[in-house]
Amino acid sequence: MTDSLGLYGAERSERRQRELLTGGEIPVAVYGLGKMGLPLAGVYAETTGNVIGVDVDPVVVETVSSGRSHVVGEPGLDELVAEQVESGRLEATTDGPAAADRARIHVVIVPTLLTDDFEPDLSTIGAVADDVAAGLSPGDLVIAESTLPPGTCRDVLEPHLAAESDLEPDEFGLAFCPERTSSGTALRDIRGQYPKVVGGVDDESTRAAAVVYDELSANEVHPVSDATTAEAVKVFEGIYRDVNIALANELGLLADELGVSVREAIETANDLPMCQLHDPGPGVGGHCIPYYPHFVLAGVETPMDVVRTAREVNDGMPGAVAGRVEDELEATGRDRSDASVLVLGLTYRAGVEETRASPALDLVDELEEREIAVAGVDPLVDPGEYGVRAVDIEAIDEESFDAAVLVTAHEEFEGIQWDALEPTVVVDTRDTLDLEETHHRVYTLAGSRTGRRPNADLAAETGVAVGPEGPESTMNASGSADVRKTDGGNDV
Ligand SMILES: NC(=O)C1=CN([C@@H]2O[C@H](COP(=O)(O)OP(=O)(O)OC[C@H]3O[C@@H](n4cnc5c(N)ncnc54)[C@H](O)[C@@H]3O)[C@@H](O)[C@H]2O)C=CC1
Ligand SMILES: CC(=O)N[C@@H]1[C@@H](OP(=O)(O)OP(=O)(O)OC[C@H]2O[C@@H](n3ccc(=O)[nH]c3=O)[C@H](O)[C@@H]2O)O[C@H](C(=O)O)[C@@H](O)[C@@H]1O
Repeated sequence: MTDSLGLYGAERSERRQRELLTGGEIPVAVYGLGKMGLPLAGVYAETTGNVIGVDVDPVVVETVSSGRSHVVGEPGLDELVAEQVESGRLEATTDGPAAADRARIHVVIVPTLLTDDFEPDLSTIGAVADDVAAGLSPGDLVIAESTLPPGTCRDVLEPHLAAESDLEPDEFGLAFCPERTSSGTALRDIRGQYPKVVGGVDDESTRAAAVVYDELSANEVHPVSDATTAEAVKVFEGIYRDVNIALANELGLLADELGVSVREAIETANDLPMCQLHDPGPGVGGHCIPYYPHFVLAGVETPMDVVRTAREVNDGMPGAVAGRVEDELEATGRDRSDASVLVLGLTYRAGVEETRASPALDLVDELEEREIAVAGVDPLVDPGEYGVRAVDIEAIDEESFDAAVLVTAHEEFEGIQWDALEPTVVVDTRDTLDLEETHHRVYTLAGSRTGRRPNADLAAETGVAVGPEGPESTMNASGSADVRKTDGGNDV
């Protein structure tokens, strides 16, 4: 038997449930106020008017309680947090159990990371489940938005909540409703950029969660058979991306040997709607895409060779980039042991203040293993916090480097005056630099979208593409083999 505020097993009409929800009668607790949790709490507040955000970080709680956002790079979030806190529709606390006691809907969006053995780390989810259980009442609805290994709601979360709350599993609802959003477009996405998937541990949980997200999202709600299916949807979306990035990376490494721009070939192949090749890059970072495959790899008996190999290809990209930096240094006569390299961008992707699994940090390790002195520049994080000598973006031209590697194309790098820098090797892993008219020697990983081969400067001068085994002849315009050798720019 639930009281009138519980959505799970509610005896009131669905219309009345919606009125209670959007009228601020049903308190909502959101656990985790990070890059995704704070925007989510903001949208819940603008929809229901009665949200308690919970975070273990007192600085986060203090910031949000003062009406400010600590999350950068999210258009509209500062204003949303300010107006929702000012109007009393959103508050924040570090006291999870107290929030659980007040709330009737509990939304969990805390990190789901990996252990050192690449096993899913559900310790944070367990800690939040303890908080929720401390205040769980009959008729409550628990919504997991944190990405989870398929089967977690059914096999871990539901039993955990029941055991810790002394409620029977059929006294509360539990649904998995994955967060389909990316940093930089969080509010747009949460408000309804994509259909909202909901999958409950039972039909009533699915129904109740569908009511909530039908009010929260302007897009359709997509109910699926159960929570495990919903968990699989989210993880499969991430695996699709990781495998396709690995395919793009593997093809991208062919560019040197083929003497073509693979990026041009990819862009052209993607003319076909059935072909969606991704972008080659220096590796896959963030705490999502490189992690989600392990949510399946770690827990299943079924061989997952494609998924596993894709992870290996992507994890190998920082080493491949370091190898090309080494080749370029050697080709310009620099001994790597007294070479200095500047890494541009340490976060995992442009504009996002997140370094978990960042390929740039793996590249730094690879270069240092090659006895190359490395410095780093990033507008969002302090390289010094990652053991990298920091160079200020304004001071790049105050020292000369033997090479610069563009790993993360922050927009702040668009202002670099490359002509003012001493001639150097520039390795562009994102094809975002246009340095053709400069005095630098440019290597573009996988070539450029405009058709420039990776070593375009060299190939243009000598008609010789540089493959992994060193310079190789290419057919010249008349079709005859042009076999001149070079020591990296000068005919021998
Ligand atoms: N970042 C993204 O682009 C997306 C992330 N997700 C998923 O959302 C979840 C959260 O990701 P982010 O917001 O990026 O993480 P985040 O690292 O930016 O924020 C996590 C927040 O949770 C807080 N926290 C940690 N333990 C806690 C606890 N026991 N109780 C309350 N708060 C706690 C932290 O202090 C932090 O403020 C993850 O499961 C991720 O897979 C889903 C879609 C997109
Ligand atoms: C399937 C999918 O597109 N998932 C998105 C992804 O967003 P995320 O912020 O992790 O960034 P991302 O654009 O996937 O990039 C991840 C990493 O992969 C690299 N990357 C990405 C695309 C590409 O073609 N080539 C490439 O090298 C990026 O540089 C980055 O290092 O993960 C999010 C998540 O689930 O956390 C998800 O909500 C987003 O929709």
